[in-house]
Amino acid sequence: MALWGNLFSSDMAIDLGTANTLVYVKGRGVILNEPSVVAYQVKDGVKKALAFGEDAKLMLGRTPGSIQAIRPMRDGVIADFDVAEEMIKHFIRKVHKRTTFTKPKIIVCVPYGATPVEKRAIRQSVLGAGARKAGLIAEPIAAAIGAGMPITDPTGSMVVDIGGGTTEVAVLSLADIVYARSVRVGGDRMDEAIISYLRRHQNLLIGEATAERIKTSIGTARMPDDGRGASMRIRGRDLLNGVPKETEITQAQVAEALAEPVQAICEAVMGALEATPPDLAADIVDRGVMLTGGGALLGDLDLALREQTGLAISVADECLNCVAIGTGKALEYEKLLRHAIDYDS
Ligand SMILES: Nc1ncnc2c1ncn2[C@@H]1O[C@H](COP(=O)(O)OP(=O)(O)OP(=O)(O)O)[C@@H](O)[C@H]1O
Repeated sequence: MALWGNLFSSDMAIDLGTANTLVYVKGRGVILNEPSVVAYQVKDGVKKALAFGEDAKLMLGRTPGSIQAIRPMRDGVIADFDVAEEMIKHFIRKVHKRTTFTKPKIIVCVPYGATPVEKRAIRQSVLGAGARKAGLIAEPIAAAIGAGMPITDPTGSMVVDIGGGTTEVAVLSLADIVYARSVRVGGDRMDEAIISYLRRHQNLLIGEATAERIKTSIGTARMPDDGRGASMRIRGRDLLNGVPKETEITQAQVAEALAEPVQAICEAVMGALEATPPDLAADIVDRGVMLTGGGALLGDLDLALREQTGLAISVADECLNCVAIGTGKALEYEKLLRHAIDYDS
């Protein structure tokens, strides 16, 4: 029976992220990780998808008039329903053809702050993409499971998941959310802050891809001790004369550019601590706070948060995969976590 179950089950967990989509297949782990980007052509008012994921991301900001490369997810939820459904279908097909023929059961994580309408849109997209059953799980629960936190214990744990579109701060106990808050600040806002800093201070216009490269290469949440830090060469367009220009940006400048989004993340954590019942707050003082999501990789963000909160801050192993792994574990241990998975709303 178990053998048949494994052969014919390709049940999946999907982390449908603003920046990246990850697919976990039951019994096999994460087997797809691609940017949440679709490139399509519009001809006579009809959209035709040309590329998905990695191939489409290469086209972002570089397409001719007839082709558009877009990110169907914004702020953690579906912004373009048709394109998102097409993208989910493509990724499911890519994974499914390597596994089995039956229609899969799929669990998808959703931001804690998602509205009923947004949740329905995600569920409909997954069913439209060929799932036989679609379940939803709150992103903070998935992140905490993926980070290996003991969320079923009767003690408080705090997880801060910093994604592309949102930062979700949650206090969990007995496998459920005691308090959670989702703020629309994440990696995208950091990229925008770098773009606007360079426009204001150096009259230089750069694209999103360059801003992300600056952030992931030398991005930092704290002013470097020497007041300058490392630097990198960047290229963009000079806004004064319109020609391409190459210049240098230092870590100190990036820290200045990122001060606002970093502060917003710190405030979300402080707000959650203030709203946490005292006994659970005491547990968090003992255990510290776990950071997950790609934004947790920002240089010295853990130190900046430690300075502001006075708490021990850890960055999860595999923080970019935590939510997908956690959603996958919820699928594997569905009986244990049944109440955390929503098949109906
Ligand atoms: N080394 C790094 N430093 C800073 N940011 C990083 C680093 N590596 C990745 N990121 C950022 O992490 C973000 C993606 O993280 P993640 O994949 O967890 O988000 P997501 O799940 O797609 O988004 P969301 O949870 O908002 O839907 C991107 O904005 C990316 O630029």
